[in-house]
Amino acid sequence: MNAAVEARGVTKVFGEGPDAVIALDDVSVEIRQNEFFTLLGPSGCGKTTLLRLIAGFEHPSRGSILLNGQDISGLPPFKRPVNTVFQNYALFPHMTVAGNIGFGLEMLGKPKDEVARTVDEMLRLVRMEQLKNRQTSQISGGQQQRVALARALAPRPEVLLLDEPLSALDLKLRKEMQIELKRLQHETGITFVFVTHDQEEALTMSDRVAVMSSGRILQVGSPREIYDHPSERFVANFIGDTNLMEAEIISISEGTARLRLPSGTETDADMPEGMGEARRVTVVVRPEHARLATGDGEAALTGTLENVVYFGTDTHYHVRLAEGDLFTVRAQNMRGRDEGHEPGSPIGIHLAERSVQVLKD
Ligand SMILES: Nc1ncnc2c1ncn2[C@@H]1O[C@H](COP(=O)(O)OP(=O)(O)OP(=O)(O)O)[C@@H](O)[C@H]1O
Repeated sequence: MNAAVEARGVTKVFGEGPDAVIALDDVSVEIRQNEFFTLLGPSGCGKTTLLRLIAGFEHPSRGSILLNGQDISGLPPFKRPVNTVFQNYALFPHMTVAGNIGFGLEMLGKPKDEVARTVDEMLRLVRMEQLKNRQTSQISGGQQQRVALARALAPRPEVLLLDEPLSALDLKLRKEMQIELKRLQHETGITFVFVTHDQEEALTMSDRVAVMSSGRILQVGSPREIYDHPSERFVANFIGDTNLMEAEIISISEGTARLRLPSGTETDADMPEGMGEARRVTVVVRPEHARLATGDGEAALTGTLENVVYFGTDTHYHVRLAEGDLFTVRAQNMRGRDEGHEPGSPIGIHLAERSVQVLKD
């Protein structure tokens, strides 16, 4: 099956000469049919530019954009089976909810009864039947968001582009809308391409995530792959908390590296492809993949407990390793269990099997 959307070697340069900005730098990615795909990265990394290229509001300086295997680089936005939900919703304030949802369909010259039917269907889909005749200036931010979604879905695009659509909502509403968006994507079967700089949003909603930095895609994978197996330092740091250490490779066999950690402990880790003959590497360990050691024999790392931070659901232990680095261990809090570790005391850290991840850079 063809990819729903494909970028092939796409570069986008804004401006010329010394003022030129390389917004996208040789980006290639395939977004599958019926997928909730997220472009995640910090401000200015090129997420919106990639979205605008798919929509047709911008054109690539090099490379091409394909939809269902067809090169659409020459098609204007309104000829593409793609619709966009913008951050600011861009609703018509003096029109009713129904009027807003049906507007695009009327512009396309659809018959009145078809428009009315689709509007009702969309109102049901976003659960806004009760507010059909209300002006959009008289509904809440969350409700406006639903109307914007209904309007974008009404022409049944093959691909829906969403540019930080939840950023204007407060935290509680944002969480509700995250679940709602996932449901809408599932029920409509439309491919969603979602842009955010919020890593939690990306992890909770997406089938797959592309992590972007400085106009490049660094890694594409399921939320679990990206979180558990970050391939580069930037990805490891951008998503979740992480512990970084230098390690030495003793041997490599069938994709598994035998590593020596700074403490002298040896452990196995998956070796990323294309690493060549590296001998010294940087490794990461997620704080929840480690725990405080209960006996001498199981400590992979040793150090001194610097401080203990209680977060309600879990507790973070900051340990100064014998080699000088700070290492964080996260433990889930259990009812009735108080670890009772005092800052200043010597402590060992146990690492779960395969919890050490080798980075490419
Ligand atoms: N029309 C333009 N003219 C010149 N530079 C632009 C233009 N549009 C974007 N850029 C630049 O291209 C780079 C990527 O911008 P883009 O808006 O794609 O980033 P982003 O990841 O979406 O950021 P944000 O999360 O802040 O929206 C930035 O350096 C930006 O300043």
